[in-house]
Amino acid sequence: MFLNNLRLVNFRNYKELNVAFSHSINVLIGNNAQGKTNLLEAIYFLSMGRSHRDSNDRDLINWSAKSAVISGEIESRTARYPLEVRIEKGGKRVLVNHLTENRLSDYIGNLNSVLFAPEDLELVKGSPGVRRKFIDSEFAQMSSNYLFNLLQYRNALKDRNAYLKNIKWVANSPKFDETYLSVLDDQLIKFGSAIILQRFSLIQTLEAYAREVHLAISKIEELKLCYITFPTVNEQSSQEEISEIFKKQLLKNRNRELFLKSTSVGPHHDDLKFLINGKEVGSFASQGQQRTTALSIRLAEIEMMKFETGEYPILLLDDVLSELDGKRQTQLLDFIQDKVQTFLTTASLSDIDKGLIKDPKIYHVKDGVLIND
Ligand SMILES: Nc1ncnc2c1ncn2[C@@H]1O[C@H](COP(=O)(O)OP(=O)(O)OP(=O)(O)O)[C@@H](O)[C@H]1O
Repeated sequence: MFLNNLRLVNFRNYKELNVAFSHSINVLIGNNAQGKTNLLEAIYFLSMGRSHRDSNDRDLINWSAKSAVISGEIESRTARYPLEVRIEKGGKRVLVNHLTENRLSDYIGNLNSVLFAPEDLELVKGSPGVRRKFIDSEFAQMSSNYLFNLLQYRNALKDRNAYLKNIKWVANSPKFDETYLSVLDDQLIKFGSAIILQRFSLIQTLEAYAREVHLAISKIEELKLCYITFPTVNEQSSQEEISEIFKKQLLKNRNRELFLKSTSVGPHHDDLKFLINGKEVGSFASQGQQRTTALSIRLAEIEMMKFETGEYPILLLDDVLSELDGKRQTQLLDFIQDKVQTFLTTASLSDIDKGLIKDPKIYHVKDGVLIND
């Protein structure tokens, strides 16, 4: 899948931009605060209908304007067509082939993309919540059944926690309806065990790809992903076995949950650990190794998407090279070259050995203007 060109009107610090892209590697060079990340953000927005930053849509409109437009031509194996997003202060519209899509979910998928940004280090160093969010958003994109189970589980958890919160204590003992609580438990167990089973399988696939990529970039490191579940089960467990263990642990924790008024067991407490040569990455790895790990996970995603959809997504790499040594930079560029259309930002050209990139398109970014090298 390729993005042939991009047009921006009043997007962030771009008043008006028209640019054609290479199908291989597009390098965006510029000093700080010139608009490199803004450009990747615009491409990501065209792909996903939202920003990858924690931004409100109206923040994306140029400060002196009332609306913004992002448009571009997509080229897939079978078709070429325009995509467009119009952002106004009151909302946004997404268009495929000049026709408005009423639902964002119908729009997404026209331009698949994977973005790696400096914040991705949080995947390795951050709290378990960051990793659960990553797992859920990636797997929900790949499996509608995963998304269904996830939404049902969230509802079941919300209902159960609301009930636990409302239980009254009289003379030091909780007054509650055993039958009703066990109905709530059954819902939680049904969807929770389905999620755990799916996570085992999808994490195994992600690990296989990530391990291959990580070895290709580092040449010597073996990356492993370790899925940690609550309830404690292993990858050989069937859904029935997971359900049984889940139920037992809920019953064991019941008094504690009644006292704390919240659900203490379930995949909303799961975590994912990354190991390099057997050592935990978050605690023992260097900055460069941590960055390579996070990058390997993102690059594994592009392989998974290729497997799912038959085409590579486009790849957006925001300031990825500065933390990697020359060798890792070379292996990374070798890995993506001739495979996936890439948009790469960097503060200086000396970060990159230009000779490593076959036929690159280089743009200098200065105050919202792009100049072709
Ligand atoms: N809505 C907006 N309208 C106009 N300018 C904006 C808007 N939002 C952000 N900017 C400006 O865009 C500029 C460029 O931001 P961007 O994040 O793209 O920088 P960058 O080139 O990636 O820099 P760095 O190398 O520091 O990450 C910033 O100076 C910011 O103030």
